[in-house]
Amino acid sequence: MPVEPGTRASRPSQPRRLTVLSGPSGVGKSTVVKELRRRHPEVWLSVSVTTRTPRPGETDGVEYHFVDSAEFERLIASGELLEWAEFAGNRYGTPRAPVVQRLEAGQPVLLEIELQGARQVRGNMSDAFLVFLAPPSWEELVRRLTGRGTESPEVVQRRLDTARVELAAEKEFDTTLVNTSVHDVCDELLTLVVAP
Ligand SMILES: Nc1ncnc2c1ncn2[C@@H]1O[C@H](COP(=O)(O)OP(=O)(O)OP(=O)(O)O)[C@@H](O)[C@H]1O
Ligand SMILES: Nc1nc2c(ncn2[C@@H]2O[C@H](COP(=O)(O)O)[C@@H](O)[C@H]2O)c(=O)[nH]1
Repeated sequence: MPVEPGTRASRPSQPRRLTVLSGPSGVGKSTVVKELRRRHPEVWLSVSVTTRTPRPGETDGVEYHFVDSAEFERLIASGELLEWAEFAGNRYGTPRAPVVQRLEAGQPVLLEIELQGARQVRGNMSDAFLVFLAPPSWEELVRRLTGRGTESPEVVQRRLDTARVELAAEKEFDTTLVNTSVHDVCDELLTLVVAP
């Protein structure tokens, strides 16, 4: 089960600020990140590439760079992705160059990615700080994912099956934040993202 925020680790002092936010589908990662960036636009959020079809209201280049499978294969082959993973039938990856540029410029960088990608970042970027966003309860996670209304019942079930695996991996992360209140979690996340 989730632990209270801030109980496991505080952020070490470091000049490069790469923070990874991960957690099960529907826990509220995008909602929290959107609020954080509304309040602190200086935090740079990586825009991932994906083979997923855009949801209503999503714009290419804003939520994601939407690409076909051939282009995703090309990005993998050319080493242009910092990490990538297959999730619930689609592929997702982080373009490497913009992340490196922002880190070199000293800007706080945030990645919102799933577990397999977080593990790759852990392996490749020793300075990265990994934050697990946990739901207040399993029932609330189901309610949020279902209530969002963006996936078919089959895809919701697939994402919930994966969520059980992701929840079991919580201890791999540097700290856990429980998303009971978007406002409160946003404050907690900010202290980690911009920590001196
Ligand atoms: N603290 C919260 N309390 C209640 N509802 C929330 C909270 N945080 C997020 N939600 C709602 O939960 C739903 C899922 O949130 P969101 O899309 O941000 O999740 P996510 O973790 O980014 O999901 P995915 O990994 O599938 O992209 C949304 O409808 C959102 O409004
Ligand atoms: N490993 C990566 N995971 C990513 C990336 N971008 C997003 N994601 C995660 O995928 C799932 C599903 O996202 P959705 O938009 O289809 O709901 C979610 O956990 C995202 O955080 C990425 O570049 N790499």
